[in-house]
Amino acid sequence: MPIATTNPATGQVLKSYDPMSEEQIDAAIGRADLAYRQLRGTTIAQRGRWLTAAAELLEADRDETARLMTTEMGKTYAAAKAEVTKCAAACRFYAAKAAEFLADEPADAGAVKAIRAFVRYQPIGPVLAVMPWNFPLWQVMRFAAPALMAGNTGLLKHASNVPQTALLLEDLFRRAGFPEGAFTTLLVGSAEVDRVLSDPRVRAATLTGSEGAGRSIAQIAGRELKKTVLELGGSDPFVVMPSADLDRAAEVATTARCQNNGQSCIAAKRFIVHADVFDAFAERFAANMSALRVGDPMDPDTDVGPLASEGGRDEIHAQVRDAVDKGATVLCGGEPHAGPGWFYPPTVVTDLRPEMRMWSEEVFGPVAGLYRVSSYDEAIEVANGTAFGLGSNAWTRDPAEQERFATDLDAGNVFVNGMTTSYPELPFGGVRNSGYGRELSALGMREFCNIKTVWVGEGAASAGAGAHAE
Ligand SMILES: O=CCCC(=O)O
Repeated sequence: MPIATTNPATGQVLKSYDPMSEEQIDAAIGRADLAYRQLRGTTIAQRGRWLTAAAELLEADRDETARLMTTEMGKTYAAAKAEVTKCAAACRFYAAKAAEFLADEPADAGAVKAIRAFVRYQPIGPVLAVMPWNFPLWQVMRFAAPALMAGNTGLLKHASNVPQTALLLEDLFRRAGFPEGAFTTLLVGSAEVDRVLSDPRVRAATLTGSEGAGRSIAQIAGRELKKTVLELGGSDPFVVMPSADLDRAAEVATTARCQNNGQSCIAAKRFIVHADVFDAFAERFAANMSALRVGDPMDPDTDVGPLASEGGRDEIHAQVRDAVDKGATVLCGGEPHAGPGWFYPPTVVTDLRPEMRMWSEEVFGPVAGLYRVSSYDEAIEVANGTAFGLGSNAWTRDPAEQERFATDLDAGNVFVNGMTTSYPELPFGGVRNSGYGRELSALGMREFCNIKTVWVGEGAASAGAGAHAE
């Protein structure tokens, strides 16, 4: 895939880049390593000032940055502006919370025959971040903000279709005051990931992307014995039970499915509805989906912009066609828009069966699968019936059912009566084929720390070798 900006609303290539040479990659890793040695010697307060400056720059340049993202991957301008604001908030969050998250944690010294025992969180070095195009700023920031605050440095291999956003990120951290090399964008193709992650100076990797990309990174990291955090795909269930507020559930279902033009790993994708309320929900949901305006992502009246690539648009249409050919029913949408740009209408498909691709695959666009179930147990069976386990939603006003969903949904996140969303304050990640490890919160920051146990005895005369040897 060429490293280039192609406007998904028009199909026009706007800017292309040559990939970096081997020498340039090597020099960038060298700078990241040098910057790590420098950064780990700085105080949390100093790094917090730099990250706060990054937040201020993001806020000052919000509209321009948002326009660039919309041009590169097609999200609506309104959504892009919200993404910039969310990134600034994450910077402020980690600038404020890092001292608490990285503070030494005392342990029970007596229980381990020490006079003092504690856990210390220390940085580990340059971390490779392989990131996707769907939230081109946010996905990077939720790694970079905690990593830089912890004293690590970042090497970004961004998706090839968002090179300008990738370069903007490097420039942002430099302008904010971080040392040269603290955050570097590598303009390289996927083939170079092996070389970068195999370099002994690179200590770990984080990836948000497809299951295939996750397997490939995990293989390299396994060979090199390096830590990874993987946030992969999802086919999030959205379960609606008879006691749910149907109007609200249908409204949130529409937003949850079509946010970011349907291209979010935590978008609700499979709508699993109890038979008692199926028809009432389906009618509301299809009406809401049909009412969304598809068009120019820069137009403030647009709800759904183009898919990010022609291949992405063709893939979701192939998934819909496969279902229809095998007997599914389309309640709305289902045909790509003619004309330039990669637009696809909000679509609802029902009468799905296990032999259809939509049953088990992630659908990365504004296409919803609607499933009828006749009991709580069947809802859980269908909800947990894919290999994924990222986000999940349950709609019920019954407190006992809310508790059961929280336990029974096999996912990294369960949102009851609301839309799955990532927050800096809450851990984010998946189980099963949706990956492992957590981003955000204190847990996300500590993923790339040396969680060091420190045990201090009284000294040779009183503690003795025997005590230590136990
Ligand atoms: O694509 C997945 C991430 C979505 C988010 O963090 O809001």
